[in-house]
Amino acid sequence: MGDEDWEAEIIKPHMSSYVPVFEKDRYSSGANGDTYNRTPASSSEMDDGSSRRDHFMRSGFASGRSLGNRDPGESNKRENTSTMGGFGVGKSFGNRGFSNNKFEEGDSSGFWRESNNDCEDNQTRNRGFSKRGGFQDGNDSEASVSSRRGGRGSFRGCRGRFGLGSPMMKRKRCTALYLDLLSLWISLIGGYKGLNEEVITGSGKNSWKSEAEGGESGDIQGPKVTYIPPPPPEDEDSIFAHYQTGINFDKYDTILVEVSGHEAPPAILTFEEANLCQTLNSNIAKAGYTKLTPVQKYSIPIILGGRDLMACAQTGSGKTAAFLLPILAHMMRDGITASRFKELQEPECIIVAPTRELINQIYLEARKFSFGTCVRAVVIYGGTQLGHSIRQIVQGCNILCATPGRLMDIIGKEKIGLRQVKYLVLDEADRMLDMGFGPEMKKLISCPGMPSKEQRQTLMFSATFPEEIQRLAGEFLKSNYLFVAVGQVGGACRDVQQTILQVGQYSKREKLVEILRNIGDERTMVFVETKKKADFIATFLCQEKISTTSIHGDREQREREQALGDFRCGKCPVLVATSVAARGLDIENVQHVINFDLPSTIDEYVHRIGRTGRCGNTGRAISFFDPESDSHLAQPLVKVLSDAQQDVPAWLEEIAFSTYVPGFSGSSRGNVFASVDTRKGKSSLNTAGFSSSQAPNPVDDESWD
Ligand SMILES: Nc1ncnc2c1ncn2[C@@H]1O[C@H](COP(=O)(O)OP(=O)(O)OP(=O)(O)O)[C@@H](O)[C@H]1O
Repeated sequence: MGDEDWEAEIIKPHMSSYVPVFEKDRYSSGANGDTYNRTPASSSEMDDGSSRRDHFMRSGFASGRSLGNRDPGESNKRENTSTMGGFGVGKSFGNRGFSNNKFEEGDSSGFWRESNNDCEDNQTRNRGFSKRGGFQDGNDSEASVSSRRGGRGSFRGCRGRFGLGSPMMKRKRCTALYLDLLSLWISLIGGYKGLNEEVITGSGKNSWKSEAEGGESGDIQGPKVTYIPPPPPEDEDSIFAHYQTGINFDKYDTILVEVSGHEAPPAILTFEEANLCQTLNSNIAKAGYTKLTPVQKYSIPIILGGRDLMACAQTGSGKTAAFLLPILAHMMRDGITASRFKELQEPECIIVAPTRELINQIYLEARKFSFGTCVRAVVIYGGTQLGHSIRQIVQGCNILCATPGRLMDIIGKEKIGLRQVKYLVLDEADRMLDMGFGPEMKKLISCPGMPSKEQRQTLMFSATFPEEIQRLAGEFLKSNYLFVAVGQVGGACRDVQQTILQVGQYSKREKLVEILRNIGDERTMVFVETKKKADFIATFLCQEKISTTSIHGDREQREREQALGDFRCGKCPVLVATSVAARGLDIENVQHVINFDLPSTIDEYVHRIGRTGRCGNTGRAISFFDPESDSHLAQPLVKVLSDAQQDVPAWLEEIAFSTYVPGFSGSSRGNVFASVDTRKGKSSLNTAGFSSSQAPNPVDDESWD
């Protein structure tokens, strides 16, 4: 593809962005909605514009069909309309739960435990389906997932509505029928995918990708993505901006560390021992790092020693620098190809992560630590204009940070050659290897030119590593890889005070508002299960005059970044999110995480609550436990809570006991975290500050040998 072709991709490069702030006042005018609705179908349906419900319907239905036609003037208008932000890609959201300008009381239409969860996780979805009593098995459900954007209504049954005779289900039946018809209609009019996002058809091909990244695969025909993200900051202050380590930072030293595998190099205790070059040391200092975290103490010498590594350490404990610093040190030592324009770039390092926002964050870290060197980091991710990604790459690329779909696209377009790859990093590695991303990762390592695992260094990092995923990882790693476990693998960060409240489905909103009112302006992430519910709850909170924004996979990338920006800067202190924001995001001052809905897996829970209590700071996590839908989590929750020395409510123990599954500990189900390196090789067990102590095994119930 030539340069001109990339330019041709830019249909409306500067379509005005808008601020996705949810404010009650902005919802009240029906007239505003008119700016949104251009298709005859939707306008005939929603001409009235007087009720909020209709208004939302308008924004919902119009978005998938007509926004692509609007001119910049319209989008400007949209900036000032009530439908901004939260609803642009809310699609069918407006048709649920609102009636006569109010949420329907007791109406669960927005609050069903739908299985179209946004966690970019097929695996999770499968579990979701099976646990929720749908009448299809996981595979069938998968089929419904793959076609849901184009044909949602037809698959409603897989959520179990018609197969269950519970009183709750009966109560919902009328509304369900209405919604099913509505969904069928949406499916007939061609799905409800928004502007600049891929329209997935029923083939199911690459459906996981569409979830994860907006489906950037070149083999899918759909509207072109035109979004060009803003350039990263250039001034030194912004590049090195950081938040303070918290009061518990020094306590990291007391966490037990296990290293397994043969001939592990000793840990280092200080940055000086790492013997990094002066520029790197200066960047480390500017970043405010004075002391290594445990995962850094162990991982840095292992990576510097050229070994493959699987490292598991609690959320917020500095895993990003643990791989970036030694890679950069090697690059500086070995010399790299200085950046220059070339149609085919051959990066020395490829870093992949599951979400766009996370990979962008890693890129900014790479840029920070490589400041003042000739190492050029580039980031590419879905939801942005492909031509923009290519233009970034051809200018020079030593470290390529990418989401999997976009990476494979770019490789397919022969803009990236893999022959020079020395380092392959999988951040959130358990996620990168699961059913969702695993196939793409396998494709990556089998791409022509990709050095074999013997010839490259492969590094995997996460806070959770289920056993079955560890086993899969063997395909990517040299057999003598080292496994570092800081604390308990899959354990929650102890700096997060965890509270589990028993809250039924219909009391959740009230409870949420009560908690948020008490919290005041402190930054809070509220996790919900589905994309639609994210919009619902965000709207509801705005109605309650709580400044809220939302992030989920149905929002355009521009909106996602805007939402994150508004949350980061405190403009919207509440961010309602699906699991798309569960992993990796490092946002200053997030004091609270609320699980409005618990996730399907305990690992996801650990990641979600890890958005607070980072880097030695303390945080709070409150989770609503609905016994009707969450009892499968009782047992792993009790374990996570007790391992993190948190209070375990008696009622939760009771539920856990009544749902007791023998052999729970270390089970191969992804619901349960692994405790050790699955190779069960010889381990040396150390406290973080010492390299050879014979400290007691932190996971006594799991044998090593
Ligand atoms: N040695 C250090 N000294 C001070 N701050 C640090 C140090 N290492 C990392 N940090 C900071 O701690 C925060 C968390 O780091 P990071 O995002 O790498 O955590 P993580 O372990 O990858 O978390 P997650 O599991 O959620 O992805 C970042 O703001 C980072 O800059």
